Amino acid sequence: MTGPWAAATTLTVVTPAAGLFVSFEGGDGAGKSTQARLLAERLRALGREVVLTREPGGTALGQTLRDAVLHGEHVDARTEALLYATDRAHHVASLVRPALERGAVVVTDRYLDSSVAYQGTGRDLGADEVENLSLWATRGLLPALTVLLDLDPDVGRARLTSAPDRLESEGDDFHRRTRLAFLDRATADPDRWLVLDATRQAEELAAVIGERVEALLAAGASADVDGAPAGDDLATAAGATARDAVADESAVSS
Ligand SMILES: Nc1ncnc2c1ncn2[C@@H]1O[C@H](COP(=O)(O)OP(=O)(O)O)[C@@H](O)[C@H]1O
Ligand SMILES: Cc1cn([C@H]2C[C@H](O)[C@@H](COP(=O)(O)OP(=O)(O)O)O2)c(=O)[nH]c1=O
Repeated sequence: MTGPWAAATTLTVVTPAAGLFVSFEGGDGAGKSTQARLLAERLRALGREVVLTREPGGTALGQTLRDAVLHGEHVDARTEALLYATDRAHHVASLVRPALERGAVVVTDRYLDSSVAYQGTGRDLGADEVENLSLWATRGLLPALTVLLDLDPDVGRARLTSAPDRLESEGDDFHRRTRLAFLDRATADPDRWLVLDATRQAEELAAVIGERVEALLAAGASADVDGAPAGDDLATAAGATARDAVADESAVSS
C-alpha cells in the first residue's frame, strides 16, 4: 500500500498477554448480542472476570458517538468511518486494553471487522484503508477469536423488533456486500475466525462458541503475542463453504 496509511501496515498486532479478546461479528439480527451475553454468562460461571461490551457505544463518549452516527444528521462516508474509529480508539484505550492487561476476558459485540465490512466494502472506502485506520486507532489490537454469525440479511432484518438505524436502512445490495466482506475476511484468516451458521439454535451456537473459547483459555492462546491460536479445520471449511454458497445465491438472485 502507498499513501498516508502505509505506515500503519508496519504496526505489530499485539494481544496483551494476560487476558483474552473475543469479538462477535455479523449482520444486524444475526444473534451477536445474544451470543455475547451467553458467552459472558458461561465464563463468569467458571469464575472468570468478563467485560461484556460493544461498538459503537461501549463507553460514555462512545454512546454519544453512537447516537450521532446511527441517529444523527447525515454524514458522508469518511466522517462515518472516522466516527466509528474514534469510538473504537477510546473504547480500546479506556476499557478494552486495561481489562486485558489485568487478565479479563473481553467480549465485544462488533469491533474493527465491522468497519472493514460496512465502511470499507459497504461504503466503498477500501478495506485496506479502513482496516489500517482502525489498526492505527487501536495500536494494532486484534481479537484472538472473532465469531462470525453468518446470516441472510433478509432473515436478520425479519428478526429485528426496533426501528432501523441509519446503517440498517441501507438497501439489500449494501447488506449482501457486507455479508460477503465478512466471509472473505474469515476465509483469509481462519486462525482468528470461527464462522457459524446463525440459523442454528441459539443454545447450540453458544455451546460451540463456549467450547472454543474455553479451549483457547486452556491453551493460553492470549499469551501468544506473535502468532494466532491453532486453527479449526471444520470452521475454516465452513467459512469457505458459506462464502461459496452466498456467492451462488447472489449469482442466482442477480
Ligand atoms: N439463533 C437464533 N435463532 C433465532 N433467533 C435468534 C437467534 N439468536 C438470536 N435470536 C433473536 O433474534 C433477535 C436479534 O438477536 P440479537 O442477539 O439482538 O442480534 P444482533 O445483536 O446480531 O443484532 C432477537 O429477538 C433474538 O432473540
Ligand atoms: C462497529 C460498527 C458498526 N457499524 C454499524 C453496524 C450496525 O448496523 C450499526 C449498529 O451496530 P449494532 O448496535 O451492532 O446493531 P445491531 O445490534 O442491530 O446489529 O453500526 C458500522 O457500520 N461500522 C462499525 O465499525
